[in-house]
Amino acid sequence: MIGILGAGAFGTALAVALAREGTPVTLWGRDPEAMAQLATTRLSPHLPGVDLPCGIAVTPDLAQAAQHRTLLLAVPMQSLSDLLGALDAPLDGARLVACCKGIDLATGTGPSKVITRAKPQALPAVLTGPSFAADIARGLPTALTLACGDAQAGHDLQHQLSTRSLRLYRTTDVTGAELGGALKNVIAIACGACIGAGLGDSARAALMTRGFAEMTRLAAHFGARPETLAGLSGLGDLALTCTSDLSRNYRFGQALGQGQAFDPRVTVEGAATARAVTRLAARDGLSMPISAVVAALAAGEATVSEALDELLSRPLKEE
Ligand SMILES: NC(=O)C1=CN([C@@H]2O[C@H](COP(=O)(O)OP(=O)(O)OC[C@H]3O[C@@H](n4cnc5c(N)ncnc54)[C@H](O)[C@@H]3O)[C@@H](O)[C@H]2O)C=CC1
Ligand SMILES: O=C(CO)COP(=O)(O)O
Repeated sequence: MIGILGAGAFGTALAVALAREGTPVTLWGRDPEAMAQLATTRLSPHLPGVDLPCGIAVTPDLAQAAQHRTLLLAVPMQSLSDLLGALDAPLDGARLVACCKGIDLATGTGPSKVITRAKPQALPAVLTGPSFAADIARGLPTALTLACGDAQAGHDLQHQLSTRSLRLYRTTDVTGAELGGALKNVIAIACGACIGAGLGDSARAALMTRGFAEMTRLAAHFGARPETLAGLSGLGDLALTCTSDLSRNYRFGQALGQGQAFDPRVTVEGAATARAVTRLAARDGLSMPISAVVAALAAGEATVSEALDELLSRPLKEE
């Protein structure tokens, strides 16, 4: 059995995919009223038109959901630390699979380090890669990366969490997998702003390519393997998120480019991650120009035209 903590779009979609193939799941959400409604209607507002299979037990009781040995943590990155803090049990030996994409602003680290700090006796892993919750819930084919520093546990998790349509590839490069997932959101905001402002597909291709160079540079600095960045969790997710209107990061960027407001309740991981990246880059002397302008744009400290000037006025250099 598997516990999924976080009943938003992604947590619910993963629950649907697993339960549909016969894996029993306990799905926890923090809002008791919303959980009661979900238990009754078997319909989630996050996944219109998708029925919850009967193999999903819905609960607002965190301790009950956290009894399982494998827990998927499907809350936004900046909430991960709070969620772990709310878990009373030490979770010795439990496999804690972070499903969030980002860098924790408070510590400047990715989800695996946040997990280790909060629950040192648990085993952290990361599930990341190109996949929209709506696609997973509909049973459309998707391929993701399962990263775990312990090769045997990673192998076990890969088999436990794969389904016929959800194909997991495994790696032991946790740093590379989580940085790929975190950084592509920042570049997706830049691409959304580019398209929203009418700067064209050529400019977007340039942003994706130079953005990928930034992603690889930062990841290599932290010891990631380049091939991880070139895989599903990096290049794969970059391609999806920078080109699809289904991406919230991309749509947030589009709104910035069009000078329109964006619903602050929508989860947009790339905004906080851009700030975290900019701090890390300043601390360690790394050049991350696209991330820097995205941080300024998202914070309302620069306009798209200023961001564009900033990028285009940089000295010419070798590729
Ligand atoms: N939606 C998608 O297509 C995908 C999302 N992800 C990642 O999954 C993570 C979660 O995203 P979504 O589920 O889409 O977001 P969402 O906004 O749909 O849901 C987030 C859920 O987390 C809950 N939450 C927030 N703070 C919490 C806290 N402190 N304690 C407990 N629960 C809390 C909210 O109540 C909400 O139910 C993000 O990092 C995102 O990048 C990854 C792949 C696909
Ligand atoms: O991570 C995702 C796709 O892989 C979801 O992207 P958004 O968070 O931008 O919607």
